[in-house]
Amino acid sequence: MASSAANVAPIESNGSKRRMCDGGRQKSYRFKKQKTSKPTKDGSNEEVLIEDVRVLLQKQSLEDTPAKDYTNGETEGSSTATGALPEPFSEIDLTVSELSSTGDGLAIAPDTSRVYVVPFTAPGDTVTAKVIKHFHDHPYTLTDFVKVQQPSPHRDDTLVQCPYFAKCSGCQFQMLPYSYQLEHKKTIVEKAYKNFSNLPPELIPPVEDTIGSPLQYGYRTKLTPHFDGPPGKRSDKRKGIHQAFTEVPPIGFMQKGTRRTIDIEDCPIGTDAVRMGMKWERKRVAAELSTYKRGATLLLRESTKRVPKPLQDATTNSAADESVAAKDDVILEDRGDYVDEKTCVTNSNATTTEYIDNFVFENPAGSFFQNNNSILPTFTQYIRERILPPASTATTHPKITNLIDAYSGSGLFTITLSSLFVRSLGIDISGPSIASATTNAALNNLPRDRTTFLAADAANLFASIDFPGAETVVVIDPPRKGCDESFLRQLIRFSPARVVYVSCNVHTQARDVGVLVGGMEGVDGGTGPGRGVYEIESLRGFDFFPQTGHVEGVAVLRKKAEAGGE
Ligand SMILES: C[S@@+](CC[C@H](N)C(=O)[O-])C[C@H]1O[C@@H](n2cnc3c(N)ncnc32)[C@H](O)[C@@H]1O
Repeated sequence: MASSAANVAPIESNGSKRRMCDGGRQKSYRFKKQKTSKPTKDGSNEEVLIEDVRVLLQKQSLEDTPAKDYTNGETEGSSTATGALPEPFSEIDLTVSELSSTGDGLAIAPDTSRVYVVPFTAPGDTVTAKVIKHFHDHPYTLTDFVKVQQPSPHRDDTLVQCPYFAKCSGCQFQMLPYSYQLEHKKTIVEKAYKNFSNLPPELIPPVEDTIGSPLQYGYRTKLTPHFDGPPGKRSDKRKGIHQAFTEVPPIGFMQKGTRRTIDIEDCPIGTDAVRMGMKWERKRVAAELSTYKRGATLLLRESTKRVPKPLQDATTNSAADESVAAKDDVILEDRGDYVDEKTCVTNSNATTTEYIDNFVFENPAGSFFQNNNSILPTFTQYIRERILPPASTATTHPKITNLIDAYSGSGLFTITLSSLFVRSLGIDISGPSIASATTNAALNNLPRDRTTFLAADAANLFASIDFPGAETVVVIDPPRKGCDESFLRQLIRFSPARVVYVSCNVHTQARDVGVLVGGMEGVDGGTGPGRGVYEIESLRGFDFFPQTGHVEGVAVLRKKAEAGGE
């Protein structure tokens, strides 16, 4: 629940040197013209931020003077940029008007058309921020958060659980009630489809409410703290000459807005096992410091051993409790009929084990696996419920019996969906992940003759398919950059009955879904609203990353009836 302005103490970001100036408008600062940056169409943070800045200024111009146009980058903000702007490292007071899709507050400085990006703030906050960098090509300025002057009704600083919050770059939202975080993440999905899909609004269905994570802290099964190398000249380091460490360096995560690592002894979004591992690894690095010449990244990955309880009465002094009696390197979780023993693995080649309901997954510790285990039962159940057509349409069309799991990793979808399909084919570019997928298929008793995995680029998938698209559903779960054109082109030609697109970057997901729904030049009659053969059945976010600005998107697409679909 948000607290009232009265009972929230202003918080100040650590280490900021305060130097007030009057709204940043009294000094004129001229800066060198920056190189024109290349147009980016990659769903990067920068691109997403630029889009949010453009839309915010456009909204403001409609409210103020409808004649202004901020859509082409050459804005009043840009011309103002060459005039009176606050000097870098000066401080400026701002009122935040909205949260960007990158998790930062956006504020328009009074009487200007320039947007200030202020991390760790909420809409309605009046804050002091330190100017870091003005951009010339786009009318926005990056700042550091310094202090809350007047808190937003949405802010509740009593919720903050980490002493490094507002300094560490890991979390953005600890001061926001969880329901507010979920609402905001729904708007991220909405804005992504509005601004990145290139589709008209009538082809985008209402985005459903974001599904929350059962654990909002203590959920991350993998963390990778790091430390920098000893000081020394860059030229020496390039020649391989490294000084020895004279003291234990900060071990932790990046300070927001810098390339500096800050010392963090504990991270409350990690699971108990990962937090335990973080303590030991810090001690180990300190003890073995003389063996390090450079900085390093430490791997902390949870692994689970599931131990059945004996059949005897668990309330008596049972042998089960002794068999898993607490050791100082194991976290025990009682799961009714069995106990989960959680340990922290630090060797990237070691095997880790994870359970989702009763499915078991093994993985090399250094390879990809979704790192919020608490939400995976709900998430995989949701995909199971949506992957096939609703019962009312299923009887009138060819039965879907085949699953293609593109970007399969170690087989999360193939394995959790296997009971719905006769044949499944998973493909991933990572050899170790495909080796794990094959092992996992066996561990979960998937019939060998019905499950195939390929270690290859996803775009090579279509050459090896010998079943019809009309009887197939394709799950796509690519990395943040999304799918490449060759993959999408072949997917449209293969023409599966349904596509379920899962992504940790809803902007590249919206871009790719826009191609499947809007059509692709030379494949299905060219582009144009609704020229593609797919339509969006549903869109929804899942909060895999509480306290942060990230959201996982699930888009379900079906082939249009006139293209032979449901
Ligand atoms: C977000 S992960 C998804 C993995 C899996 N679906 C899961 O949920 O565990 C993306 C996967 O794409 C794989 N990948 C990246 N580029 C690829 C490509 N060009 N072709 C096939 N797989 C690729 C990575 O190895 C990684 O396993």
